[in-house]
This record gives sequence, C-alpha cells and structure tokens, in this order.
Amino acid sequence: MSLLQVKNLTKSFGGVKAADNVSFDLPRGQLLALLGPNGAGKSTCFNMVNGQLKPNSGSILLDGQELIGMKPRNIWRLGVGRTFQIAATFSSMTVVENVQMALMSFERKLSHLWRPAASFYRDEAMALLAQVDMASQAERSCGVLAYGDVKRVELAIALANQPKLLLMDEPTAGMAPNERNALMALTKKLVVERNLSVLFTEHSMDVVFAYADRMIVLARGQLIAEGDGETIRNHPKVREVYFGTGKTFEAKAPDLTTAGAHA
Ligand SMILES: Nc1ncnc2c1ncn2[C@@H]1O[C@H](COP(=O)(O)OP(=O)(O)OP(=O)(O)O)[C@@H](O)[C@H]1O
Repeated sequence: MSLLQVKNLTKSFGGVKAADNVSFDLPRGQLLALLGPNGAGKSTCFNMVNGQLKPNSGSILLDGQELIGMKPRNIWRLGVGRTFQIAATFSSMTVVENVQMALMSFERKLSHLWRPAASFYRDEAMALLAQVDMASQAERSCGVLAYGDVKRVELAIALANQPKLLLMDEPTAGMAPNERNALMALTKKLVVERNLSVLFTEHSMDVVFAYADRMIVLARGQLIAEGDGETIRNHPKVREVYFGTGKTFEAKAPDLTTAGAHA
C-alpha cells in the first residue's frame, strides 16, 4: 500500500474548481513532483494534504488513515512535515538552537522554554545537522548563513518530527543553480536513507527532471499526466499546457528543461 493515497479530491472556490477529482499515490521512498502552470491547483492540493484546507469531497489516506477532517497539527503529528518557501528559521538563534526548538516542539517541551535551550536535545539536533551537512556550522547564528545553508537548516527542522511524508513548496526558489542541485541531491539522499516520501512543487524544470522519481501534472485543477521524466516530456497534454502550441505530435519533443515553464 502506498504511504499517501489521494482519491477524487475536489475543492471549489466559488465557481473555480481549484482541484477537480484529483487522484494519485505516493509510495514510500519516492520523490514526487507536483507540476502545473500558475493557478493549476498545486497549492490547493498541498494545503488539503496538510489539513489547512478542507476539500469538498474525496479522500486522503496516510498509511491507510483518513486525514480529511483532522487538524493540521494532528496531521503533522502523524508524520506529515512541511518546508516553506520563505525561510522560517529564527535568525537571532544559532543553527543548533533552531533545530533544538523544533525537537522540543515535537516533544511538547515548549513549556520549558525558560530553561537554557542548550540542555535539550542537543545530541539529537547535532545528529540531524550532520544529516544535512551543517554540523560544522551548528554554533553560527542563522542570520549570518548563506541562503542555501538556511534551506539545509529548514530541512533539519522539518526532519525533527520524523516525518513519513515531507511536503516541500518550491524548495529551491531563489537559489543559484549549484545551490539548487546541492539541496535536491541532499533531499534525494534523505529520501533513500530514511525511506521518506516527498511531494514537492518546483518551477525549476532542470531540478524536477534531474531528481524527481515521478511527476504529476495539474492543469485547471485536473490531473492531466503522470509518470517519469520521459513520459512527462513527451506527453501531448503537458506540451499543450506548457507551450500552448497545439502541435502535440512533433517528432522531437521541446526541451522542457530550458523552456522556462512555470511548475
Ligand atoms: N482562497 C482562495 N479563494 C479563491 N480562489 C482561490 C483560493 N485559493 C486558490 N484559488 C484559486 O484556485 C485556483 C488554483 O490556485 P492554486 O493557488 O492552488 O494554484 P497553484 O497551481 O498553486 O498556482 P501558483 O503556481 O501560481 O502558486 C486559482 O484559480 C486560484 O485563483
């Protein structure tokens, strides 16, 4: 059984069907990209999976357990983590303190915040930082880190609640190409090592084709294609949506990696 099973998910805002009967599976240990042009329904689907939006109908099963109707915090506790597009670390705290905070939050120890944070979960925090190659910068203030390193710390923070499923909303937005690749290579490593499932949106197509195991493509709320890079590159509906050419059966597929298409 797949870790995540999304079935017939529908969400309307007034007359707009932001998600229209969307179904997909995400097995353990897979990196699944959620693609589609602006307004396709990606954020809507994300926000339904983490409980921030309630669908009109459909089902979202995590390990066979229905998530619809549960509060976001309870979904998080079941093992659905999330990283955000906007860097979400506390800049005045050190790297290791930020991760300790996340661990304390997971263990419901926030009521002890008046104690020196140094006494809580330091070893666990350092172990997480080692996994994201940030142990050597543990004592630096988050405010002075390079952007790519902040994203690594965010990944460590997201891992603090031992997610089974990690939702990543445009993880490489604002990063230079070499940083983007490093972050996605790290994510891929974590997927393999921790048998983690990742669902991510991304507008950088080079990243998607290099690292995603599988892709699903939404357009106007509907899932129009699903498969590996080769399948998606050559899929007539995907080409139509991204290029609007209507020339769906050309011998040579246009190179989506350089098309500047927005995911
Ligand atoms: N809270 C809302 N109220 C009204 N309409 C909404 C709301 N949220 C989303 N929509 C509409 O639903 C559709 C899907 O939006 P959504 O944000 O899910 O798309 P997206 O694929 O994430 O787009 P983008 O890539 O631009 O972030 C759009 O037409 C959008 O205007």
